[in-house]
Amino acid sequence: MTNQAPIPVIVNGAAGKMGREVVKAVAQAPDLNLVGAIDYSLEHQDKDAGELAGLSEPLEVPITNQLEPMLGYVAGDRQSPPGVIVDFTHPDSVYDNIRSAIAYGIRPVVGTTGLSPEQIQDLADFADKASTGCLIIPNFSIGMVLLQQAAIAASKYFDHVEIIELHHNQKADAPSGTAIQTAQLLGELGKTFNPALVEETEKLAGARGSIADEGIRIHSVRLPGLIAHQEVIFGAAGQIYTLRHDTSDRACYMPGVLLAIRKVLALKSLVYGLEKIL
Ligand SMILES: NC(=O)C1=CN([C@@H]2O[C@H](COP(=O)(O)OP(=O)(O)OC[C@H]3O[C@@H](n4cnc5c(N)ncnc54)[C@H](OP(=O)(O)O)[C@@H]3O)[C@@H](O)[C@H]2O)C=CC1
Ligand SMILES: O=C(O)C1=N[C@H](C(=O)O)C[C@H](O)C1
Repeated sequence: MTNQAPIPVIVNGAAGKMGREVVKAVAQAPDLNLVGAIDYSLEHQDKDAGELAGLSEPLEVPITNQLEPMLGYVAGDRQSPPGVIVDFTHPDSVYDNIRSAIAYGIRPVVGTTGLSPEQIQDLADFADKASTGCLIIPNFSIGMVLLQQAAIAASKYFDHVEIIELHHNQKADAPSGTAIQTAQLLGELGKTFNPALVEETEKLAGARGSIADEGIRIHSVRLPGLIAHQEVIFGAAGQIYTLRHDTSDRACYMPGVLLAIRKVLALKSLVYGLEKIL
């Protein structure tokens, strides 16, 4: 055991599906201290973040929509290690949230998806200039990292691959950040996938999914009853090789989130992807 003061953690999106899980996980980690819970949801303002997350005791941390004052408060505490903000909000707000946090010297751990490659590059430049660590992790589950590594291994032997991602129907962005990252990882191998064998006509627009830069098609399914699922399907003459990951509880993301909170303090720049910090 060390005598180090606990890491101050702000959760942004604390009233959301992921935010509530993060509040619980942080509250139960002895080396972390939940100091702020931000959420724009009008319904939950001033509620105790712990009670909202289902903890039996209140944490005395109220939900507030005051992001900048909270960042300023945590940045001003010189007795504690630098603060970390965990963001599970919305694709429309995450870029501004990250910039504000870095400007205050608070390290972002970002799960929110939907950032464009240009926005990620811009944030990387900003974090570099500020010498501030920032982690953007499209998927915090270890199972997805393993699926992606297996897909990279398989792609050496298969020239044809498509991705199907399936999520709950409250999801704002499509395709999922994970599917985009998976296509990017396969694309980094410099191989051309899916050489066209016939000229295709889509009788219904979108029937063949969207094509990521790497020539890999991504198909998005949205249904109640789903949480988060992904298949990477490789095809070759006479065989199909399917990799599939299923999420049955958002608790699966928490070991990755806690690891990222602990690792981001040692970084001086932006890092993208859980596999880089395992
Ligand atoms: N990286 C990963 O492993 C994972 C990533 N995700 C991603 O995390 C994000 C959140 O997912 P999820 O928890 O399911 O979504 P939810 O909609 O359940 O939660 C988001 C919460 O953030 C609030 N919110 C919206 N905008 C802001 C803002 N500008 N500032 C503060 N709070 C805001 C929402 O309020 P209101 O409801 O009023 O809009 C809501 O309470 C998504 O992008 C999702 O794709 C999800 C799971 C795993
Ligand atoms: O919205 C979700 O639920 C999820 N979003 C992330 C994504 O877009 O990849 C991660 C996971 O798939 C769950």
